[in-house]
Amino acid sequence: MLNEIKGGLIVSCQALEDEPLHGSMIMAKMAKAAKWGNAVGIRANSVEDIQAIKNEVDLPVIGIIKREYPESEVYITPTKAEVNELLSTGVDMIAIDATNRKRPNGGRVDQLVRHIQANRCLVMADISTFDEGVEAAKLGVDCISTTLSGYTPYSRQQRGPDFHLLEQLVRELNMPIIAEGRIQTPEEAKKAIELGAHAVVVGSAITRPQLITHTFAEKLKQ
Ligand SMILES: CC(=O)N[C@H](C=O)[C@@H](O)[C@H](O)[C@H](O)COP(=O)(O)O
Repeated sequence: MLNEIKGGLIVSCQALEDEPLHGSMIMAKMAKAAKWGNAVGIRANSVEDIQAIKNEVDLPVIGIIKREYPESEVYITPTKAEVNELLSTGVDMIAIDATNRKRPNGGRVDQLVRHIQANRCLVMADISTFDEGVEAAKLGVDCISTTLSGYTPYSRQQRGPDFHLLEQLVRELNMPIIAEGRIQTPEEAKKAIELGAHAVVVGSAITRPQLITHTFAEKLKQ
């Protein structure tokens, strides 16, 4: 799969319960649209959405389950329970939060990585800082994604993509680094590839029309 996605665009098709496009059928159509547009992969949340997407398109899928636990801020595939649900769908890769924050039920990132790989599935480590990337690399994950930069209180906070983190990871780690998070334009996606990203994940700018509409409407008010 990593060869298949090299240099390409992965579209994140996600709409949570509080979003207007929530629903597996709609996410499957989003994935179909992404395929028609030449995306090389899909990132998706929940067993229902992943199953619907896999029935609609034959692209590789990176699966996550967003679930909140009371005692932890980790919400992207936080525990073995979510990993097992994802494994049942036959996804090609599972993305997990690999930040060094406290995890629910005293779980550890290394245990999740081993469990996923033992089930012959690839692991994407969603990290927020360079140090977290180095830690994830040591655990033998299959790729690292800049997904959580700006979403942990201690990581770089900025409006656009974290190209600085991307460059640092590409320079220091000899493994596939995925650019993800706040990529808004084709030019930014291209820049990420030029900086050495293995592939680029774009979500909101393609699949969250309420946010796209907002950008247009706000511009007209200026
Ligand atoms: C921080 C977090 O929870 N990110 C989530 C991870 O799966 C998604 O909500 C994002 O849409 C995805 O990472 C793509 O990013 P963007 O939508 O900015 O292109």
